[in-house]
Amino acid sequence: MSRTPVTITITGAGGQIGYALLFRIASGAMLGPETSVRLNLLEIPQGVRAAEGAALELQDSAFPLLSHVDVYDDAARAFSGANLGLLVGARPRTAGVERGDLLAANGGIFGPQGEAINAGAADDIRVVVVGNPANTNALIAAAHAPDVPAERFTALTRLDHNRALGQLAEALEIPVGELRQVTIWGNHSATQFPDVAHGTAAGDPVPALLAARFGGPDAAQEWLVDEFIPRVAKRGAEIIEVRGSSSVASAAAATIDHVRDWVAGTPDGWTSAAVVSDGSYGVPEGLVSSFPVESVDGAWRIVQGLDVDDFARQRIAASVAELEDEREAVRGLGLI
Ligand SMILES: NC(=O)c1ccc[n+]([C@@H]2O[C@H](COP(=O)([O-])OP(=O)(O)OC[C@H]3O[C@@H](n4cnc5c(N)ncnc54)[C@H](O)[C@@H]3O)[C@@H](O)[C@H]2O)c1
Ligand SMILES: O=C(O)C[C@H](O)C(=O)O
Repeated sequence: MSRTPVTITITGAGGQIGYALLFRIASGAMLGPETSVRLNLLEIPQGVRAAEGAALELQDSAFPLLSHVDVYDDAARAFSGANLGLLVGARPRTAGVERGDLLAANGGIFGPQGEAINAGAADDIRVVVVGNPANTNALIAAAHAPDVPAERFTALTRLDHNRALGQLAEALEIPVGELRQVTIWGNHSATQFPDVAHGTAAGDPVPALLAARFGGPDAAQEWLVDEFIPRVAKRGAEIIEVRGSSSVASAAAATIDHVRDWVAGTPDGWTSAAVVSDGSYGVPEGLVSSFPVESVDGAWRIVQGLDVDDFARQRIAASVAELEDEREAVRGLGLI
């Protein structure tokens, strides 16, 4: 076991996703059974008691990998020495609200947290933003951390990726673990583009399997456009409607998947993550947009050289246009 614990700062740790995350992290599900962890829980004053309660329960769980738990209501102290930042703390949306509506309400959280990361986090800090609107919140945080390489700031689209896998596995009546090379492009919002064009299932091309399942390529495309893409893209709203509040356990599981693969690598091929664009696939440089990514030596790399047909190009462009609008909006609000 590594003797020096990895310091992980979790914001919004007293909230729903925080509660679902903490115990899995402390059990070793995120960084593996050899890595001990130190947890810094950041909350606003009203959330501190809930975070303290979670800390008591962590102690009561006697996780051998858990070295320390501290609760803070001050970002500078919470991010001091952090190797990983899981930026969850933000107001979730409720029924009828789009994620973009949260820009003004939540955007103000991420500038000060970016500054705290810039000032005091460890040199190897890696950040994943979960709080919505996640992509643009990551952009804000990165903009306030000029000394941290931009590629260390990411936003979560792994939940969308996992949702796409779940829907495909059901449609094809195959185990979800057989699926590879599915991509979420763009924003973690209803404009995202879940793309199966390069997907495989146990090595067979997904488009051919869908054509066989639905009675031809045209019928398969109809299913993709009318059922699959909107179901995945609007799954967050579906969960809110059915559960009465936004997704929690699946969001925590996706966060664990994102960080685990970022740190340990992606031996099974690519996954999806929102990373700072380097201009690949025509996505303007600097936007935090979801791409097909592999993790190599602890860094996300955008998978290059994929054929993107006209349909995909249009869908990606629509989601990227929304990200540009969000960037303009936060500029207008003085957040970047
Ligand atoms: N990216 C995704 O895939 C995804 C999935 C699900 C939920 N979310 C988002 O995650 C966020 C959290 O969801 P939740 O269900 O845990 O909400 P929640 O309301 O249960 O918890 C949020 C917590 O954040 C805390 N908080 C607010 N401002 C803070 C700040 N400045 N610093 C530290 N903590 C702060 C609150 O006190 C609260 O305890 C929401 O924005 C939600 O929309 C994202
Ligand atoms: O949809 C939401 O508001 C919550 C979250 O982003 C989700 O995708 O479940």
